[in-house]
Amino acid sequence: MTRIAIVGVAGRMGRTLVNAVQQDAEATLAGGVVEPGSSLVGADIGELAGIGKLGVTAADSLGAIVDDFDVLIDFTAPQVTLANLAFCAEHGKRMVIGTTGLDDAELAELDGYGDRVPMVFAPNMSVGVNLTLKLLETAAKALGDEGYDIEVIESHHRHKVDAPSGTALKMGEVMADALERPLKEYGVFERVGQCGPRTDKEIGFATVRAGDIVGEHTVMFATEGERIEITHKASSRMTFAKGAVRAARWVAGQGNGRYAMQDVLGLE
Ligand SMILES: NC(=O)C1=CN([C@@H]2O[C@H](COP(=O)(O)OP(=O)(O)OC[C@H]3O[C@@H](n4cnc5c(N)ncnc54)[C@H](OP(=O)(O)O)[C@@H]3O)[C@@H](O)[C@H]2O)C=CC1
Ligand SMILES: O=C(O)C1=N[C@H](C(=O)O)C[C@H](O)C1
Repeated sequence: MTRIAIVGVAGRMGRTLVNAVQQDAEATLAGGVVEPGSSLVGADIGELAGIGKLGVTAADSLGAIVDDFDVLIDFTAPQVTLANLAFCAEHGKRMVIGTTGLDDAELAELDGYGDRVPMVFAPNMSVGVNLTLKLLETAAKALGDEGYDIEVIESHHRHKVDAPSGTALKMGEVMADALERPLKEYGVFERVGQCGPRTDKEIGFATVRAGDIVGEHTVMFATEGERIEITHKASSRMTFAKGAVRAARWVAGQGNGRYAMQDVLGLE
């Protein structure tokens, strides 16, 4: 039985994760943490998640539940996640990290914990997106140097704070690696005004933020006369949460290292 704690337990993903852990026969909900000072400290995390009392209350720090859990699932914000990694390194805990929007310095800091913490870090925990990444690698290799323009379009709910989505960036990276076109050089993240025509090798990104869209990603390979589109649409956050719980069970048996969902799913 994997003892799982969830940080950010009152958030959109936090509440969905409570549901997902409860539904998993090989995992147990060992604790939940909300922001220090939150009015929700002490609330039953089952009630927060809308599934009734579970007898587990929201703590205001990881220190308060340190002896209760083995794996921490964190879908919060970059600086919160890094602070939690430091805690897990110090206390011999494992982590599943779904937080997106880390900048280069924050990613380097996260990487630095790879030799001290067994962690799964992935911008999208759904099986479908991770399979899509393999499809994109294949499509980019076949089409990218044959005159097909590559564009990534992502849509999310109006509350999302980072752009492009972590998933869109990961899709871009996978194709950039397959084509040996570094994303820092070939990624185009903004087109406005007299920006000139498209260059052949750029990988373009476009972002939509609207309403309650859970998460949609389309990659377009377009040339004169035809267009291929590979699309993934998430219609429920449960797809991410179930993936995260699967990752937590998997990482419970791993040594130190930074792993991806591809490792968890055996897709590498
Ligand atoms: N990898 C994946 O599959 C997925 C990744 N994500 C990513 O997960 C992250 C969270 O998304 P979402 O759930 O929609 O966002 P929310 O804003 O709904 O949730 C984040 C939660 O973290 C809490 N929080 C902030 N600081 C702390 C702290 N110091 N200690 C404890 N809790 C804290 C917030 O509390 P408060 O509201 O009080 O500030 C909030 O409840 C984003 O980066 C998103 O992109 C989302 C879906 C899937
Ligand atoms: O913030 C979200 O909601 C999501 N974030 C992730 C991302 O940035 O890719 C994954 C998913 O699409 C939902």
